[in-house]
Amino acid sequence: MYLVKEIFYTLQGEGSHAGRPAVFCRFASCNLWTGRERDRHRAICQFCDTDFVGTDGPGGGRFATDGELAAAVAKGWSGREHPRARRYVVCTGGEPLLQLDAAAVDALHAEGFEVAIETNGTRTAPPGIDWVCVSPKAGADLVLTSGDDLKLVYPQSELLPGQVEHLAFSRFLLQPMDGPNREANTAAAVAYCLEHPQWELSLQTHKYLGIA
Ligand SMILES: C[S@@+](CC[C@H](N)C(=O)[O-])C[C@H]1O[C@@H](n2cnc3c(N)ncnc32)[C@H](O)[C@@H]1O
Ligand SMILES: Nc1nc2[nH]cc(C(=O)O)c2c(=O)[nH]1
Ligand code: SF4
Ligand SMILES: [Mg+2]
Repeated sequence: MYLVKEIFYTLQGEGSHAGRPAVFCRFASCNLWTGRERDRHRAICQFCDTDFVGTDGPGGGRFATDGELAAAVAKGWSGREHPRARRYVVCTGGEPLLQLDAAAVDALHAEGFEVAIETNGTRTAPPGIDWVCVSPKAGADLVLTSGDDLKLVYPQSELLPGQVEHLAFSRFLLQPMDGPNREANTAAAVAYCLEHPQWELSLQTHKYLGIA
């Protein structure tokens, strides 16, 4: 059984694939926060910008098999078919690696999707995922230490860029922490990248555009 909060079609807003049309499959639940506001102050991850509780969002639900999950994702794709544009799904959450397994990845491939994931990196990934973005969190043990994008939400006082910059990722991105200090955090991230050119800026462009 796969529990999914919502499935929606939009542009990837963040990271190396920003601007690419994708189906987002947001899995319910996370291991670093219950998702309840009353628990936020004692969560390991306290800055989360997402509602991932339950299965009641658009396109969400309880999918009994990998095939049903993949069919629901395929239903979410509303782009035209084109030989140069593979269907793209971003598995996120919540924490997708609490649920995404090899069978689900295979089923998504069978529906013609290239499969990406956004994960906090605290769980190992099943084989076959085409693009891996890890966003490490202060206070959470990192087990996924290689991948495509390492996208660090910045600043986190207990997790400095220098602590993860040796890991085996293709790109190192700083994403300003959204919240009451977004403007100051953005300025600080810009300054950090200018001084440390291994790091590049990732903006949450969907929020500036006012799209999902
Ligand atoms: C909601 S998380 C879901 C995936 C996974 N649990 C994770 O943390 O990577 C999706 C992305 O949003 C980022 N994010 C969450 N809250 C944020 C915030 N307040 N400001 C900027 N990025 C944030 C996460 O770090 C992650 O890269
Ligand atoms: N447009 C858009 N892009 C995104 N990239 C990662 C997201 C996420 O919540 O994981 C996200 C999201 O929620 N919306
Ligand atoms: S790990 Fe990801 S989903 Fe979980 S609380 Fe943090 S940002 Fe939100
Ligand atoms: Mg988001």
